[in-house]
Amino acid sequence: MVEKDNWLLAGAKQDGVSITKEWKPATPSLIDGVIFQEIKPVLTAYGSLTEIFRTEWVPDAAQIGQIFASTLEPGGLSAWHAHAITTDRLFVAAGQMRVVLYDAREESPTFGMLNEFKLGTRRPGLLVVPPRVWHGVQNYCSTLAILVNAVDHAYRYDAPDHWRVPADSDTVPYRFSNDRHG
Ligand SMILES: Cc1cn([C@H]2C[C@H](O)[C@@H](COP(=O)(O)OP(=O)(O)O[C@H]3O[C@@H](C)C(=O)[C@@H](O)[C@H]3O)O2)c(=O)[nH]c1=O
Repeated sequence: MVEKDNWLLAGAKQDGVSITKEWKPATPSLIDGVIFQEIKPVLTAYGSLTEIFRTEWVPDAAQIGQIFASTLEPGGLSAWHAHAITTDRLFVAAGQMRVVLYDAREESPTFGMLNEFKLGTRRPGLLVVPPRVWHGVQNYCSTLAILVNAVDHAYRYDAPDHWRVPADSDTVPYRFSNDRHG
């Protein structure tokens, strides 16, 4: 018997491919220079152990100049940032964060591209953000979130390598929302 389509509601759209059989997001390509290293926690008799950073995960075994942690309260938003020479290596050690990247480098092959990631304890990973790629982070959950950043160049108190535009700047084609919808 041929199934009728009379159950479809007006405007219904069929889902596209969103995940591979290895449960990896079937997302478009990454912004040039961005690396996402998925990390699987090791379960122990007392809890778990999760590696955060290995030089073999990043190209040319780049250095670590400093490691710092930022906390974001539930709903907290820190956007948009960019660095001229500093590479951020972001790891969410507690809670969940949305991390959005925007490539405004006109010479980049991925100029204009946005990447959105959800990082945290539910799916640990290290996100490498190259210099000059704009980024913003949001704690989209209801518990405190902790972001660890293993940067290659330590923070310079006298001349921070840190540029900002407001989270609602029209120069970045993205708006963070607090909605939780499909
Ligand atoms: C990075 C850093 C900041 N600070 C000071 C500067 C400032 O007064 C205060 C807050 O620093 P920031 O404004 O840089 O913090 P924030 O705006 O949360 O930015 C940080 O968040 C993540 C998402 C990033 O992308 C990084 O660039 C990092 O700078 O802490 C230090 O004392 N040492 C440091 O190593």
